[in-house]
Amino acid sequence: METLVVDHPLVAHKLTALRDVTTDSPTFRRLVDELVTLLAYEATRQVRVTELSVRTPVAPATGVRLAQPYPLVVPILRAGLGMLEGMTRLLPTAEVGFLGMIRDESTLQAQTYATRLPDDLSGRQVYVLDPMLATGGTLAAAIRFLFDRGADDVTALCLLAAPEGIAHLDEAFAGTGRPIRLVTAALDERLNEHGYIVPGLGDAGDRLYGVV
Ligand SMILES: O=P(O)(O)OC[C@H]1O[C@H](OP(=O)(O)OP(=O)(O)O)[C@H](O)[C@@H]1O
Ligand SMILES: O=c1cc[nH]c(=O)[nH]1
Ligand SMILES: [Mg+2]
Repeated sequence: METLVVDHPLVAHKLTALRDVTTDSPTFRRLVDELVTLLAYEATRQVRVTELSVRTPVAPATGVRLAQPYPLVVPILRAGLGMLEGMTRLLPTAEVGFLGMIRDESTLQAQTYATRLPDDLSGRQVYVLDPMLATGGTLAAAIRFLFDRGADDVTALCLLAAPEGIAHLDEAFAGTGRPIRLVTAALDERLNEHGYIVPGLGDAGDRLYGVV
């Protein structure tokens, strides 16, 4: 899987504040919103465009615009929702689908509790949003939903990724002939015995939505 770790001082600065246990939820939400916009700039380098001609106040000009069908953005509830505004600020015409998934903390298996996706995703570029790539179970299941609907160009945007999660996605989709890309703000050390990313930032959904 093509993986891009965005190496930028602004990303590093915001990520450090995000990790800090003393950062409150309103600040945490703002930082997630700012970080996803920085990641989205890199993640959309391959977004499809088409040529068109316009007239400037001075002369005719040729240019490009986003190709249709417009991309689909899929936040994975809950934590992925914190990334949605920042992504659609850069892609205002994107369609938005939703997946609600929760990891059973005893088995670390992802369960799906909400699905609102177009039935046919053939030919669509899809951007999946989830701040955390830990075991990879959630993202692997989400990407499988998308592939099953015909998506053939999937980019996952995360804030933190664990090596175990990257390895899981690699083996889950190797040889499928449908490449997936990962864009993340940092590659962390490992998972602890509870499946949490170390050093990580805790439970992203809880930190976003003030769950104490
Ligand atoms: O890579 P994995 O091991 O699957 O773990 C990553 C998932 O865990 C967290 O979600 P959680 O299940 O805590 O639900 P939430 O987003 O509602 O907090 C996080 O938001 C990811 O979705
Ligand atoms: O560290 C982790 C691992 C899974 N999910 C989270 O929200 N945080
Ligand atoms: Mg989640």
